[in-house]
Amino acid sequence: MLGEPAHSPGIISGYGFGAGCYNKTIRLPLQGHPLIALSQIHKSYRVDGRDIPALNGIDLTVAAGEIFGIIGHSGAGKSTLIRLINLLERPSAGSIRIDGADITALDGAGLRSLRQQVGMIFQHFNLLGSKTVARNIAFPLEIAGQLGRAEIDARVDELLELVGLAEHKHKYPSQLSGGQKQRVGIARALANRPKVLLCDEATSALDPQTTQSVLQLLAKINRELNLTIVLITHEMDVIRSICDRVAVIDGGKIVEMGPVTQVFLYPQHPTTQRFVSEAEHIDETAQAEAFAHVPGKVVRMTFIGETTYEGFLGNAAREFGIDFSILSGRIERIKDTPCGQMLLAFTGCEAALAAAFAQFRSRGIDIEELR
Ligand SMILES: Nc1ncnc2c1ncn2[C@@H]1O[C@H](COP(=O)(O)OP(=O)(O)OP(=O)(O)O)[C@@H](O)[C@H]1O
Repeated sequence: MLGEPAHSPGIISGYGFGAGCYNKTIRLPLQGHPLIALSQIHKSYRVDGRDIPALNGIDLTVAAGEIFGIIGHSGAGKSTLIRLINLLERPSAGSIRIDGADITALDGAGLRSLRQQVGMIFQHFNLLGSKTVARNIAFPLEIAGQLGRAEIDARVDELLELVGLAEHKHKYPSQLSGGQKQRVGIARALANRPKVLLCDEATSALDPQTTQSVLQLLAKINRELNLTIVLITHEMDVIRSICDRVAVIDGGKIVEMGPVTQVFLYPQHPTTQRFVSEAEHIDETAQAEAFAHVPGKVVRMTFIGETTYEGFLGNAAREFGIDFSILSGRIERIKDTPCGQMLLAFTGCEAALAAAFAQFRSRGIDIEELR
């Protein structure tokens, strides 16, 4: 795949967790053909006669139909990166292709056409306060000038239904909640039937419950319209809720990239590990201290998919005559995939433990022996 030179299409290799590293190679189906391809992108801003680098050699491919998340701390380069995809910023070097066509040199009519193909929503919604909800949504259609009044009105009604705002059609933005404003932003961004929706910290100004409802709307739009979505965020929860793949950006570089389940369960780079620890409220040092006195063999077990809900621990205890205690654990869904990670202390004779661990591994459960 373009932009991921270290890996073949859909293959992740060498993922590990913490200091102990698994040598895993997991094959995953690609969702669609490469729709967005950034190759060796550099971007500097000129400030007081000096070039300040913001992005340093970004290679990135987004497949058609996926929700791709970009996460990073403040100043990492997320906004710069996403704004390059619709040329709100232009790269200093490198190429950006959408559906195979290089967009970097576009201007005039080409640029207007690009902006119709690549819709965008913003953290602070950017609605026109003097226009009603319906007129805000109609605005990009009026600018495009391809539809008559009746067609525009019909399209606006369709979009209002899609985002669940039909009864608010004649209200002004000041009469709406934050979540409703963002729904207007989404409807407006979809008006011209774009191929891609860019989301620039789209839920950062919303409370957690509203954030979830807007994220679920984005997931529904992705599913029903097969719309490719690229979002930037500083919150791992946003990535976990709806993204298929994620790139972690730090200091203008991508430091880790892969399917969200992999990145969550086997974070490699220290920046990713910090994001995951914060999201999961894991403090590895505190855990190690707390469990220092616990007898037995301490292991970390990781499971993905339907194994998550199987009674493999009880079965193994009965079959091999071993015992276990759960020290900590989490079972969750990452997007639509059930998965979990647990710290356990096993007691029993060496041979029985080895046989039990072999059985776990044969069922696709990863086991890392920590002590
Ligand atoms: N218009 C600009 N002029 C000069 N420097 C800029 C400009 N925009 C961004 N930068 C600088 O580029 C770097 C990356 O900024 P960017 O806004 O892309 O990061 P970010 O990850 O989106 O951060 P945040 O989450 O705080 O918005 C930062 O050092 C920032 O100061």
